[in-house]
Amino acid sequence: MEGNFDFGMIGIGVMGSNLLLNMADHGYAVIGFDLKQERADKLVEAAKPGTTVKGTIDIKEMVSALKKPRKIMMLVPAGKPVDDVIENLLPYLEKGDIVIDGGNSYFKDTLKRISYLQPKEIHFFGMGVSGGEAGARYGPSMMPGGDQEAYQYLKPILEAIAAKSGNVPCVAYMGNNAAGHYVKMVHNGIEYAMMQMISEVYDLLHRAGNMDNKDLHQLFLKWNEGELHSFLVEITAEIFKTGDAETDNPNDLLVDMILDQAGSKGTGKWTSQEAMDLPVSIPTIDMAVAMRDLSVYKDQRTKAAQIFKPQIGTIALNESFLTELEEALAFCFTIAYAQGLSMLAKASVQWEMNIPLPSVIQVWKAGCIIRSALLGNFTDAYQKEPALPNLLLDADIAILLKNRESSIRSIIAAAVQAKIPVAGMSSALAYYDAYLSDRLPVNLIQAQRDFFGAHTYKRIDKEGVFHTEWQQEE
Ligand SMILES: NC(=O)C1=CN([C@@H]2O[C@H](COP(=O)(O)OP(=O)(O)OC[C@H]3O[C@@H](n4cnc5c(N)ncnc54)[C@H](OP(=O)(O)O)[C@@H]3O)[C@@H](O)[C@H]2O)C=CC1
Ligand SMILES: O=C(CO)[C@H](O)[C@H](O)COP(=O)(O)O
Repeated sequence: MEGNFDFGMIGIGVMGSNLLLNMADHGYAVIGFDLKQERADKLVEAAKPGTTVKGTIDIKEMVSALKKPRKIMMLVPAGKPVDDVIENLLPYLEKGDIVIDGGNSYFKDTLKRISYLQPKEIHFFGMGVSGGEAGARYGPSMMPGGDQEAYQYLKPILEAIAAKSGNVPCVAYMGNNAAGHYVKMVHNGIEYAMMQMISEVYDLLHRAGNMDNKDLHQLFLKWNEGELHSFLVEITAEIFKTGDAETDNPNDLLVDMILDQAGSKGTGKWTSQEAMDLPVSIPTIDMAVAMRDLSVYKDQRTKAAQIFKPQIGTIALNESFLTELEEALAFCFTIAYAQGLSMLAKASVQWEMNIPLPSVIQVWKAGCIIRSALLGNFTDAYQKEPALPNLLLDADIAILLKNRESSIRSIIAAAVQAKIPVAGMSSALAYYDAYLSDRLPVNLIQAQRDFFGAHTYKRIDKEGVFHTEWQQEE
């Protein structure tokens, strides 16, 4: 049976309902399914007059209402709910239908689901969606991956609802099989790194520089007008002026009342784990995950603070320090992007995903959490060399980084002296220094490995594999 609706959504919570309403605003007839009638009713109530939006708790009704090939997206929590939805849908699907998982699913689960559905001739797409609630409603960044031929059926609707950078939609085909979820995973890894380094800058300004929330708000507002222009800097400025509705004092800000233990749902950790498996070096993302993990040990940190009583140093916040800090953060953001993109370049080959890096840059330019003006600097680099293994190998990016190098060095030195932990930013500088070293000290590591374990080593002057009896018998 074929109906008149263009698109179906399973899971009409925060993301699903907003994405569907966005489609309806662009003239598509849409139908949403959820387990609860109240969600279905709420969806219809939220629709604009003149749009075609239906809600149902009957999955068969939803599938029957759709034009063929059917286009059905699910936005349900990652893991078992995705498999449950697939099983519930299967009896009603036909060859050629398209099912999209728009949640933050682990890409290896997506690979399994593609293999499961391929023999049934159902096209399964893993699609990263970024931009949160507002993005979903008014223009998200979307990262779909899967069967390239089937993508033609999704392209018009996804391009209509996507955020636009200039006039170009922030959605593009991200490659074969699980490429969409892989790109979104790495997006989130970069997100972790950027958030970590913004929090380090806050710590430096607040604890060592004694800057109050009002000035922090003004500073982040100003930075958002310059090269740090980005979603995360913009929302950080907002956070530093948001009051606390729970207390009577109008001067209390919510940020000061929030417990310093960071949550995480797993995408940052997956990025680090996958990077180690490839292997590719992304220490700033690793450090961001590690710092969230360390934050959870609040009781131990409190005890340690009582034992060590660290004396936080003072930093004079003059104009030149603040300019250096702005440049240092731009340097570190660039390194975080470079690490994530280098991972995509390697994974694209290793997993045979054919990820188009120039399209990744375009898709991240608007709508998503890691959008920033800095991404504009990367377009040329990937147009010149689409499979560029590392951004640091581009001559223009090298100039950008070199021009900010002295700033990051002074900031790290000041932070270390003041006892403010800047693990993310330090790792970005160390990665830069290591990547630029044509000789790393791992010749010594190789010697040690061979010394204690006969693991062998290679030489710089001739081919072959060597082992030495390091300890002569007396
Ligand atoms: N929120 C965000 O900013 C972002 C979220 N995401 C990802 O999008 C996905 C959805 O997130 P979000 O919209 O925030 O989550 P919500 O919890 O708001 O919505 C999830 C919806 O899925 C429904 N659901 C759960 N299990 C099933 C099932 N077996 N069959 C049908 N419906 C089901 C839930 O119904 P019920 O309430 O009845 O259980 C709910 O309506 C997640 O993977 C998330 O990681 C991605 C980008 C940003
Ligand atoms: O995908 C997202 C944004 O891009 C989600 O907001 C994600 O859940 C954030 O990750 P975490 O909860 O681990 O901080």
